[in-house]
Parts: sequence; structure tokens; C-alpha cells
Amino acid sequence: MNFLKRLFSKQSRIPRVNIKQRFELIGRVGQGSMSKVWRARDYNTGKIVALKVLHKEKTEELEARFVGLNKPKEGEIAVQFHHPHIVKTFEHGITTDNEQFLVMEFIEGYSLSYLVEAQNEDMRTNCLKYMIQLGEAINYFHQENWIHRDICPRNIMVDNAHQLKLIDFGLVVPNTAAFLQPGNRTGTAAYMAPELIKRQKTSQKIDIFSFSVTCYEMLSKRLPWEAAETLDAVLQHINTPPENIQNLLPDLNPQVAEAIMKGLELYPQDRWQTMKAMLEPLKQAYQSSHEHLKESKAKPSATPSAKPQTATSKSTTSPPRKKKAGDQTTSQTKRSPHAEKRIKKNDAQDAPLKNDRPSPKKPKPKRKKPDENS
Ligand SMILES: Nc1ncnc2c1ncn2[C@@H]1O[C@H](COP(=O)(O)OP(=O)(O)OP(=O)(O)O)[C@@H](O)[C@H]1O
Repeated sequence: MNFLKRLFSKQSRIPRVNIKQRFELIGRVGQGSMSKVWRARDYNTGKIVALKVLHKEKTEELEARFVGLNKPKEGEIAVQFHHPHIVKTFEHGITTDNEQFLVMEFIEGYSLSYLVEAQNEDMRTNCLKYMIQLGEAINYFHQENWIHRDICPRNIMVDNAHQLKLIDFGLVVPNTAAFLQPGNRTGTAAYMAPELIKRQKTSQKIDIFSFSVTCYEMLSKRLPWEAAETLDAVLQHINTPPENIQNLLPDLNPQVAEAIMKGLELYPQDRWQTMKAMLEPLKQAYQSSHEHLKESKAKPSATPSAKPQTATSKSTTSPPRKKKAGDQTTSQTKRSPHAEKRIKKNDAQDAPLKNDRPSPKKPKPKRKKPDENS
């Protein structure tokens, strides 16, 4: 019976592709936890492409977690996206070795993880622009009725023309009731929304949470919470309020800071309800910083050597913020390179997450549940 099912299944009707005959494998560009990625020349078109071949057993293991739900395959999902900030997937299929593969545009550029770590001129100048581009990509995703489930710098690239591209759709699920039920804790622990960690019902707001963690890290090079070694530890730290990013970066535009902090709310009902709504203050901040830049170019400043304003800086028209107790500078902060360890296998609670960040000096107050306020 199973044999007959397999024989007539959709997959068995897909022609197998011999990768070595079809592509010149120029060089390996990446090894994700689930795949191998090559820079390759497609002999059919002569074009340079990114060829991603999924690890057979790991992919089967992941798909088994969604058994009965008919989760579309990564390639089936990826070819549907047409957005300037989502990598273009030209084709998907099955290799003669029975592995799933995707043929994508080749992105010449950097991983966002690298830019978070480097905090170079590109990042200082374009950080808010990249945040908006990522938000636009997620907004498109949500409007097309998907949930990404794994937004984090590792799954984002920035090309040499300074355009951000979302690249990995391995954990994407349809935004339908069956996929929102409590259960699977797939994702990357440090970016996972509390409701996902607690195995509660999910929604597209889990992406808003991960997006906010990513923005926090892009700006400050550190995570909102100390990195934890296990998901149980993550579960504990999400019950304490995150460090307000405005305290870390007193010069950050308050609209940007508030938008990020609202995206990190513990309860999904307290977060931005849509990605579109969260994008508004970010775009306003971007607009005002550009108007301010134009103005300051028009009127040469009395101090020509002053550092140029970046898009995330407070406009000089905003009143200076009073320094609060506990304010500190980013130079004291540190980012964990292990923050992005992905949890796909088994039950996440047992998956170890490394932590190379200093432990908090003093315990933070417990986050209040709404009913604790009274
Ligand atoms: N279109 C592309 N162009 C250039 N490089 C790419 C492209 N897609 C992926 N890569 C490179 O391959 C790496 C792995 O890709 P990807 O994240 O899609 O794989 P993965 O196995 O799903 O990874 P993980 O599960 O660890 O997130 C990326 O970090 C990037 O360096």
C-alpha cells in the first residue's frame, strides 16, 4: 500500500535531475544546518546561480514534525515569492540522489550576521534602511499568508548594491489554523517568540518578535536578553523585561527605539498587530532623518568636523533625553556568535545553546502578567 502510495505520489512524478550533469559546481559558498549551497553555472542557461541541496535525512526529520499537515516543501514555497527583498528562486526539484534542491539568484554580498558583528560604515549608514527592507519582506510574506518562523541575521544577506535579501524558507508554514496550533518549537532559540517557546498557539506575530530581536541586534550588536544555553533558560529569561534599547543607545531615534520595544512585548496582544503597522514609525524616522540630513547639507554646520548623522540618530530637533540610571554605551555590550543556533531536530528543550555573554550583574525584575497589575 505504502509502495503504491509512493509510486503515484506527486513527488515520484517529478523528473530527477543529475546535479553534476546539469551544473558546473564552481565552489561551496555555504553550509547551513540543513543544506549545502554552491555557486554554480547552470549549463542550460549559462547563468551563475546559487544551488541549494537539502540534506535528505534532516529534511525528512523536519517534515515528519508536520506529518498530516501537508506542509509544502521549501522549493514549492520559495518559487512563489516575487519581492525585491526576498531571494529569487528560479526552480526547484529532486536530484537523482533523491534530495530536494533549489536554484536561486546568486547574491554577491554579505550575511547580515557579518554586518551585525562588523558594525562597519555600511551598517552605520544603512542600518535603518535594512530594517525597513526586512520589514517590507516580512510584510509581503504575511500578506501572502505565510509565517517565516526563522527570522534572524543568519537567514538574511545584503548584496553589494546595499539591498537586503531574505534567503532561507526552510521553516516557513502557511498561516492557517492547522499550523498555528501549539506544538512544534522549530526556529532559532534567541529569536523565538515567548508563545512559541511556551508551546502556545502562534500567529504571524512570532515573526514580528523575531524581527524586533534582529533590529535590536543590528543596532546594538547584542541581544535583548542574555544569551541562554538551553531553551529552558530562554524560557526563564523571557519572563524578565528586556533592556530598553534606548538605554543602550541614548542617541537612537526614540520612534525607532519604541517600535522595537513594542515588538518585543511578551504577550502577542501587546505587540504590533501587523508588520505594516510596525513599519510606519520606522519609515517616519527614516524620512525625518533624511530631511534633517538635507537641511544640514544646505546649512553648513558651525562645526564642520562633527560626525555626520546616521539614519538611526535622533534628529537634532528632538529634545535631549535625560540620562536614566542604568544607561550604558554599546561599547560595553557583546554579541553571542552562538545566538543563532537553530533548533530543528527533536524537542527544543534539550537542545544546547552556547552562551558566551557575561551574566547579568543584578537580577532583573520579573515581567508582570496583565493580571498581576492589580
Ligand atoms: N542565493 C544565495 N546566494 C548566495 N549565497 C547563498 C544564497 N543562499 C544561501 N547562501 C549561502 O549559503 C548559506 C546557507 O544557506 P541557507 O541559510 O539557505 O541554508 P540552511 O541549510 O537552511 O541554513 P540554516 O538551516 O543553518 O539556516 C547562507 O548563509 C549563505 O552564506
